Parts: sequence; structure tokens; C-alpha cells
Amino acid sequence: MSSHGAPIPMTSRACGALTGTAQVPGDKSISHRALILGAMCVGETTITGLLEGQDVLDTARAMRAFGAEVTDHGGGSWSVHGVGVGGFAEPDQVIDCGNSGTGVRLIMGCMATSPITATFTGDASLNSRPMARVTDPLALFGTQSVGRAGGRLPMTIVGAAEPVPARYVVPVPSAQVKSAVLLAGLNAPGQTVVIEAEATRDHTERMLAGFGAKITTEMTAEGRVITLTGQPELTAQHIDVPRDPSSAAFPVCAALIVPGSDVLVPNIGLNPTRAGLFTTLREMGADLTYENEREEGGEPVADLRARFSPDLKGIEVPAERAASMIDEYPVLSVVAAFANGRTHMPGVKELRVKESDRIDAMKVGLEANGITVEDGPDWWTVTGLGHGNVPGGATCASHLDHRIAMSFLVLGMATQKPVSVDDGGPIATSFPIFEPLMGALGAAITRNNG
Ligand SMILES: O=C(O)C1=C[C@@H](OP(=O)(O)O)[C@@H](O)[C@H](O)C1
Ligand SMILES: C=C(OP(=O)(O)O)C(=O)O
Repeated sequence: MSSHGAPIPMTSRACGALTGTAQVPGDKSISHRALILGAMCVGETTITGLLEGQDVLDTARAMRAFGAEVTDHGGGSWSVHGVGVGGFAEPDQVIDCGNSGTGVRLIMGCMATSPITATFTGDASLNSRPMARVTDPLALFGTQSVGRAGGRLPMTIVGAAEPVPARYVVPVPSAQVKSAVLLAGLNAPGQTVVIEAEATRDHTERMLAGFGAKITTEMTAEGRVITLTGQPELTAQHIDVPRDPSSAAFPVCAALIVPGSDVLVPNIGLNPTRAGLFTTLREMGADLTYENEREEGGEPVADLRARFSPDLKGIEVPAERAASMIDEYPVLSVVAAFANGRTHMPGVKELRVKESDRIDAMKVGLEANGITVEDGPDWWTVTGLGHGNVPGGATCASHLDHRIAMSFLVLGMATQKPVSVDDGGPIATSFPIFEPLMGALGAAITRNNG
């Protein structure tokens, strides 16, 4: 099933060279945060380049339910009239975050230290994902929560009326957990401290500083120590959202495996906490270059140029790189199928608790298409067959997971026989223009029931 409606089966088949320019949408992580911080400050925040994917639209709706005025001006241009830190109203409806782990976890954090109660739910995928990783640290502030067994949604959060600040060592590499604690810390008096052993994406820290919060980061033997001073007055900002490296991954990887391809993907945010895939692809021998490298809004940005790469080789992907490419492993495993030799990917147990168990979803689908995959609790290995040798021919389950659906459609662009997915509907959560964008480059993706 797709998240919002009937399943949309799709098929991808071998095509001619992919050529042209791919303008991928705005960054999903930054889009959620722009809406949430816009809702937590006084005055009007303006946003351009917002990702209008379903995950982000669900966060916009949630911010309205907490009392912010959120307006869509068209073409990715939005404004948010915030209610100020501690100014959230109690929603009179259940908050439905759809398919979005980022949405629900960050929103739980930002309401957790206000004297209001809210109930959260999502689709079948989100309702099966772990939430105790967020409600455990929120309890340190005095927040209460009641959910289904195993800490699953639907879940009610009772915000702390008299919050105390927290000090929390994040036990899993998760920017969502880190961000939920920092957002909760905004309305607690004194200093909230979050410590992460492994650096994860730092958009929350950067944006909090941009909105005027007092926040510092120090590297210590324990890891990154982030200290936030609570109850600041946040000042409205203009946010120009950079284009999403996690979406850029799909046209880039497709170009590497389709003979003759040459694709430009402009204006991609290359924050080091997000760019691990591109480093990995280059180590595999990908013809992938950064053009026009520059800084925009304090973030490194470049135009990516990806060309067909006939001599890809399997590699060992360093475990310590995992956080910087966590959402890109599914499509990396597709590129690995066309490389020569084994690509070993350790340190990735977080992949098992995403929209689906991504190791399992890719293993089953890749094996059905003729590729050997081995896996353990926190690692997997793909044995590549080299260009022209991947059979294809199977239909893969997308498990309500956009990245799984898009990865298998990229696979089908270079296999001997077409590859299908049972449901491409979830693609709209993060990359609503995936089909026309890939089609304009020359890809052959069709809907099977239309
Ligand atoms: O903070 C964020 O915006 C995100 C953090 C990551 O999740 P985790 O925090 O669970 O690693 C990532 O997988 C997700 O797509 C977006
Ligand atoms: C894991 C992802 O998103 P989320 O956790 O926000 O659902 C993703 O977009 O790959």
C-alpha cells in the first residue's frame, strides 16, 4: 500500500544514456527544521526552496495544529508566523505525521516542555518504528508518554509543566534523537547538554544558532558535546533550503550505471555530515566530480557531475562513515551490484529501523534480481557482477519505503530485464518529482496500472 492511497506499481527498464540537468528538490531534514523553528520564534520566518514532499507537508500541518500560522505562497516559498518558545497551543486533533520519523520525533521534542498534551500517529510504517529512543530522554525533562507496547505510535505525550534541563548521552547515532532533546531544551530553564559519540547531521545546531539561540559544540574524549541555553527569544529568519544530497543520490547513481550517461545535479548541499555517499562512490572508481564549489548560507555547496563509470570496484565502506550516508545505503547497494567484487558495509544497524528494515528489503529484492547479498545484524555485503551482467526481471516490495522504491527503479535502468516495484506511492514523501525528473534525463519508468 502507498501511504496515502492505492498502491502504484511501477516498472523501470534499460534505457539509453541519461543526459541533462537534474534539479532535485530541497533538503528534507532542513525543510522540517525550518518549519519547526519558524513556529517556535516570534515574527515571520520566510522559507524558499522548501521540499513539498508529503513528510514535510505533514510537519507544516502539525505546526498549524500547535498554533503557528503556516502559509504556502507557491513554488516552494512559504512563511511561518511563530508563537515563540513555550507558546504552543494544545492541538484539538491527533497529530498524523504520516511516514515521517523525522517529523514525529522532532515535533515530540519541541512540544515536550510545554504544559500541553498531544497524541501522535502515522502510517503502518511509522507506527512500527521505535519511539522510546525519544521518549526516554524527554522523560529527563519531566515529560510523560503513553504509547503502544514497545514504545510504538499511536502515542500521547504530556508536556512537562515545570521542565528541568537535561544532560543526555545519545546511545545510538541519531540526529532525530539529538534534535528532539535540543528542541525540548529550548523551553527548559538553564543548560541542556547533548553528547554524541558519533557525529550525525548537524542541521539543528546550525539552524538554532542562526535563529539566535546560544548553542556551543565542543569535541571531547566523550564525543561532540552540545550545550544549549534554554528559554531564548528566537528571531525570525529567512531560510533558503539547499537541494537534498539524499535525493541527488538517485540521478547520480543512475548516471554511473547507465552506459553513456552524463548528468549534472546542481546546487547540492555537501555538509560533511551528509556527503559520505559521494566519497564512497569516488573510492569505488565513480566518475563523479564537484563543480563550482562554493559556500551558501554557511553550508558547502557544489554542482555534481556524474558520468557512466564502466570500471566500478567493490570496496570496504568504513563503519565510521555510516552516519554521513545512512539514507544512501539502499542506492549504494544498487551501484555495488554493477561493480566488480564485494562491497562490505559494516556499522549499519540503524538501517533496520528506518521506514522498513532496509537491509532486509534490499537483500530480498536484489537476490530476486540475481545478486548475492549476505548480512548480519549490523552489516551487509553485496557481490557485484559488473556492468551488463545483472539479470533483473523481478518485482520488489517497497514496504512503504520511498528509498527502497527509488533504489529498485534505479536498478532496473541497467539490468538485462526490467525491474518492478509493487508500490511507488511512497516516493512522494521525499522526492515527489522523481518520475518526471528521471524521465527528462532519459529513464524509462512506467506506471503499470495507468
Ligand atoms: O534528523 C534528520 O533529519 C534525519 C536523521 C536520520 O535519521 P536518524 O536520526 O534516525 O538516524 C535520517 O535517516 C533521516 O532521514 C533524517
Ligand atoms: C529515514 C528517513 O526518513 P525518516 O526517518 O524521517 O522517516 C529517510 O528519509 O530515509
